[in-house]
Amino acid sequence: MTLTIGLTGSIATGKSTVSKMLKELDIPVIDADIIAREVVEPGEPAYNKIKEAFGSEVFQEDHSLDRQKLGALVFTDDNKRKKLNAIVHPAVRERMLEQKRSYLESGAPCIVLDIPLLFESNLSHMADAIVVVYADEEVQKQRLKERNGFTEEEASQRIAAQMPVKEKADRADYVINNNGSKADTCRQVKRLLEQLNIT
Ligand SMILES: CC(C)(COP(=O)(O)OP(=O)(O)OC[C@H]1O[C@@H](n2cnc3c(N)ncnc32)[C@H](O)[C@@H]1O)[C@@H](O)C(=O)NCCC(=O)NCCS
Ligand SMILES: Nc1ncnc2c1ncn2[C@@H]1O[C@H](COP(=O)(O)OP(=O)(O)OP(=O)(O)O)[C@@H](O)[C@H]1O
Repeated sequence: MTLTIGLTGSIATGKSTVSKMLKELDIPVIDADIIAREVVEPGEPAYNKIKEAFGSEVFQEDHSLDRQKLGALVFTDDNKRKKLNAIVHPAVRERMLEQKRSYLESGAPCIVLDIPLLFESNLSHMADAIVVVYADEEVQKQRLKERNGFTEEEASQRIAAQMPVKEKADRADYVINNNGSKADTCRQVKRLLEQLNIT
């Protein structure tokens, strides 16, 4: 039996940091953010749909998606974000399931699905156990500002586009508290794998 773990959290609470630790421990991770980048590459169906919906101004000269411009549009307008989600999410879900199937065939004892919007998109059913990477909102905002060079307002808008991380932690089967050092988080990850009998 393969255990499917849903890994989530809110923006910049540390999902990628935890998923990197899991990969280093040889746990297969399917990353929705990476797939969301793949499905909007030139030639993909979602690429053309974004052009139809948002116009050529959200593309760069080399024809790739201008993520900064599109981000500025969708994180300041709920309707535009919903429109983008409706284009990108089905393609992401389909590719995640394909990858999951191929890991299942290989007999992996555990698969991690790293999905930022797992609760918002009602995808809890995709996982046997849900792990939320938590950080206090002030820590989250500070890390987001530092990582992306966002202003206070930009950081607040991106955080507001998701369910508050506290609510996600309340719904989780397991919580990893990432307020402290990465070393402390790594210890929690290893402890969790022991608890789940995956080491
Ligand atoms: C708007 C886009 C172009 C901005 O790109 P950018 O490179 O700045 O951000 P990136 O993709 O690395 O996302 C960073 C984080 O933002 C958050 N986020 C991204 N999209 C969304 C969304 N639609 N709603 C809420 N939060 C989101 C997630 O926590 C994600 O981890 C991009 O995020 C996008 O295409 N979003 C729609 C697809 C999506 O929902 N992806 C998230 C998981 S499937
Ligand atoms: N324990 C920590 N101590 C210090 N910095 C950290 C810690 N955990 C993560 N960070 C930093 O905070 C930022 C956000 O972390 P990370 O990219 O892992 O978040 P995320 O949840 O994957 O974000 P996103 O939703 O945007 O994909 C990164 O710059 C990361 O290096």
